Amino acid sequence: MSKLRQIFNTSYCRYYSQQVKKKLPIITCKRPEYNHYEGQTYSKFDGVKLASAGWLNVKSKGDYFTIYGDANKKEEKEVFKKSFEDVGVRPELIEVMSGQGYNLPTAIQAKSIPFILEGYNTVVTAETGCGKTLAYLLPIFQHILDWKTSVKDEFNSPLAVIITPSRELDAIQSATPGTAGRLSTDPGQRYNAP
Ligand SMILES: Nc1ncnc2c1ncn2[C@@H]1O[C@H](COP(=O)(O)OP(=O)(O)OP(=O)(O)O)[C@@H](O)[C@H]1O
Repeated sequence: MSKLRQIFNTSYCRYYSQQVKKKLPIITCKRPEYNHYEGQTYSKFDGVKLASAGWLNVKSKGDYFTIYGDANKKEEKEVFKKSFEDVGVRPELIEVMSGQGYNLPTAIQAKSIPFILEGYNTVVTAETGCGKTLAYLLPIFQHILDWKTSVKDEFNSPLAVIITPSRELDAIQSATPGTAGRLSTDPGQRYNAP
């Protein structure tokens, strides 16, 4: 092996061992260049590099990878401990929620509600059925309740607009706020805070 190659290999290994120390691994492989870390981003041109991609080759015998499925568990546990009050939801809304049997925010709600309440533009992505709808509807209701106290005149315009990509989703969004507010029959999907 040439000297240049040795140097390259050394710095290459050092680079990957530094990555291991810095970030929480999600998948570790025999060859660290195939490791995946929490928060890692991928080039849309290169795609996701997988150790198993070369497993049809006989030389891959003995290769392996390990998945750390509970890598985020610690953070999730802390998030789950939070109450609606902890994430900044007003007592009136908490009362309505608990009347419907919703006593604790889901993890995605605990993460996103504080940001939306603070007025940040927020993109929320999570697996289906984990409570994304209320994650944005609750802060919307709260903002509306706050605005109403500070504005004297009656509003004569929509206070929130929800755009859905399909009729099916539209129906789901319409059903959910029934828990926390009154849904008007207006085809413009206007939600009235309680
Ligand atoms: N904090 C909570 N406590 C208990 N149940 C909840 C809570 N938040 C939402 N739910 C219920 O969980 C179910 C799924 O919620 P929701 O439809 O909002 O999920 P979603 O993430 O928006 O799903 P999708 O990606 O399919 O739109 C609903 O029945 C909803 O009423």
